[in-house]
Amino acid sequence: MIETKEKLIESILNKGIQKTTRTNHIQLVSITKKIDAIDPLHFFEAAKQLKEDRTFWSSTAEDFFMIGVGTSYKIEATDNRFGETDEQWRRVKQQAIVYDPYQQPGTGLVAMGGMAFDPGKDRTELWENFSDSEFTIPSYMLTKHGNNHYFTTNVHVSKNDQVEDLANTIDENFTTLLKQSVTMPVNTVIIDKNEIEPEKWKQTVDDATDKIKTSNVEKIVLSREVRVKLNQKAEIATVLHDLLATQTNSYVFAFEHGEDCFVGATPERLIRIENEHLLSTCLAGTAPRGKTVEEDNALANQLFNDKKNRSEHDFVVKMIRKSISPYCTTIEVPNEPTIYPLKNLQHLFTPVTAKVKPDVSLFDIIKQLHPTPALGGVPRQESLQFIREYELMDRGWYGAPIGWVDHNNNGEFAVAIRSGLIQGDAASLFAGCGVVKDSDPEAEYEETNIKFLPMLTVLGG
Ligand SMILES: C=C(O[C@H]1C=CC=C(C(=O)O)[C@@H]1O)C(=O)O
Repeated sequence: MIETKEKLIESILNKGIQKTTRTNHIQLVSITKKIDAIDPLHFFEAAKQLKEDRTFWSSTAEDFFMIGVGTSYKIEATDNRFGETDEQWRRVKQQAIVYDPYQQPGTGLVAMGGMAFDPGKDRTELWENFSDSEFTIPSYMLTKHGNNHYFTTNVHVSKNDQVEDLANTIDENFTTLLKQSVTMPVNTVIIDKNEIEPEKWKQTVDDATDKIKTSNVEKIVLSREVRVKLNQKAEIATVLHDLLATQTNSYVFAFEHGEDCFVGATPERLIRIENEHLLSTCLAGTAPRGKTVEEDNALANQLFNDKKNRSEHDFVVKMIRKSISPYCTTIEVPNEPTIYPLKNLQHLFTPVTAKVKPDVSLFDIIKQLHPTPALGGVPRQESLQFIREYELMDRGWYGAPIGWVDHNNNGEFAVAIRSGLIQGDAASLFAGCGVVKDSDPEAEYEETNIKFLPMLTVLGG
């Protein structure tokens, strides 16, 4: 007998209901099916109709997209957030009924989320909708791997549920989400831009260089905020569209939490694990792009040979190698960095590859990696303490790990930079830079100005 897709979904839901009757616990059921091609941004925009939080993740270089809608389960953690998140995730995986015949990275049961840069820093009102660590198993999810598209439904069933009712709701929402006729909303214009205490920030850079000259601290990353007012409420789908169009070689992301949305296009990969192969990348050391090919090459050359940038970069390489070594068997790191070009900037770049030991979780490694010296400093604790005391803002989720993990232990996390928190018709944008002993506050200030550009441009600056 050939089982139709509908009958298959109903029989899996039925299995869930039977299990919940036996165990007396609500049961999470995850069902993945392959679907026709759909534009991920249209899916994201259509999801507005369900009036639930949306999550967007894209690795532009790989034509990989993941869009989550709603929440079927939330993993929140405060103390020991990496360990606690890992433990809860293991439990969810163990108990869930997962039907995923495709077993591709990012299909089936997936948790998407992020965390605050430093839970030790006093929280301000700006980030009140974002907790210290929050991972969501969405109710509906689109995964796109090149030309292959998958739709996952995660549903909680209890013993009194009727299979037909559940299947009908899933079917109705599927139709809503896959409606292709959605029109993209219009762009915003920035009508006011307020840099938060730039002179005081430059003074902080001076304080950091003093600290570096008079202590064992070698590097401190300092960031600052720009607050913008828009002519109308920002439409996240449009912001994402423009980031995707302009920021190649980046992860384009959005995490909606109620009325707020944390959005950005970061080039900084923290870690990827795919079938036990690990890839981490060191990205630190920055120069602008040139206006001509000659100027661009000259700037790249200068960056490659610049002692200050090379030492900023080497701190990150050394620390990543050290952090992953207890969890990996074969670690490979090239001797020299290469240049990683972005639209407005170029960075020094070193990939680190390794094989992960069995049963190591992504969260174990992220705990060791975060914050890398690209966002914290060297040594870690001392630089974090300086940031806590001197930095003029609450970083919230800026500079912290964001990403996803699936039921097969695949996953990918980036460092949330080149980003902003959009709040209706206003937004706070964030950018930072590595301060070492001979840093010049004016030059660092200019560097952060360039790092604000991707977000300023898409918001209509
Ligand atoms: C802290 C940021 O960038 C980091 C990542 C790459 C290069 C950096 C640098 O050269 O200073 C920073 O360490 C930011 O963009 O907000």
